[in-house]
Amino acid sequence: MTLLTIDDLVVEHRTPGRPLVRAVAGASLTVAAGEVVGLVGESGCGKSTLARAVCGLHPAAAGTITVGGHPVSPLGLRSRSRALTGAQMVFQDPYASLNPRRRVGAQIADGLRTAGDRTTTPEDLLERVGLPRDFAGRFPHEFSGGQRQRIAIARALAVRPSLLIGDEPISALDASAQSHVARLMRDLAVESGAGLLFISHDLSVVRLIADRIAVMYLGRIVETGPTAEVWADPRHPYTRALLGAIPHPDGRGVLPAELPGDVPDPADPPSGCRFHPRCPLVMDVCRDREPEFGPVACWLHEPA
Ligand SMILES: Nc1ncnc2c1ncn2[C@@H]1O[C@H](COP(=O)(O)OP(=O)(O)OP(=O)(O)O)[C@@H](O)[C@H]1O
Repeated sequence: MTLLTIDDLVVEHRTPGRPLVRAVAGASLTVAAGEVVGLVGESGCGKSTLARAVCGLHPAAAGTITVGGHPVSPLGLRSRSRALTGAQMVFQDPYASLNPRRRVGAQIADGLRTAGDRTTTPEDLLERVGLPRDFAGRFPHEFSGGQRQRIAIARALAVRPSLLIGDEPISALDASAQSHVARLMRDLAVESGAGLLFISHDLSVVRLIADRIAVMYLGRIVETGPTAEVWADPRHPYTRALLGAIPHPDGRGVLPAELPGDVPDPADPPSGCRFHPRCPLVMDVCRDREPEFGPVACWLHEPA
């Protein structure tokens, strides 16, 4: 069963006096029940904006989002409140996302109330995320970053989301906590039948936990596929560059050359394929026409 369907999504940021930024520019993506999808791409390519739109925290300008069978967008107030329980986000900074003045048990209890769950206790959820039950009576400042992130995960689970989203949930943690928290999110998503959309710039962790990878570039998903396949045979030149940028233990860099330049300004994207100014394999067609097909949005891989 598909839990999240994003179809041709467009999300814009409007700042007075500034050009409009189309941070998500026609992205399509699905996450199935119990599936872990890793969303990767350079900083500024629109991953957080996409995640916020899925949670109903940012309106979509066009396209559709469906979470657990309910439309999040086009956005209505009722569908928005549903979206807030349908998809739950775990943010990068566990220090900022928990209220420092409330005991953690009370914060988890808020979620249980929202879900109308009278049988589960905050202590049960703490146990599920691998923490002692008596942590419920303590305040966030008493915990390490990894423990706080586990508390944030418990709070997200309290709402019984159909989809869990981690927006760089491990990047603020110590190296030792990173893979533990990532694996925990994966295990909980699989065990509860929820899907997990895991956003991270740490490709080695994504490789460890994701069933499928979605590669985002300048507002669009340019390649999707099973993790092992994409790793063994990355097709889009951008994916190759991303994977080539991390050291392979066996010394197998797919595209060792670093990409020239930065991600272009989404307020003024290049014509044709958005990646063409940085692509080592650019062809004439790439400058003129955007490859609007999947699973590899590249003219070198146009479906027959
Ligand atoms: N509130 C905002 N107002 C204006 N522009 C924004 C806003 N939030 C994000 N942007 C712009 O939208 C684009 C996509 O940003 P977004 O944070 O979604 O990307 P990202 O891939 O999640 O990057 P990062 O990994 O750095 O968080 C960027 O160009 C960013 O500057």
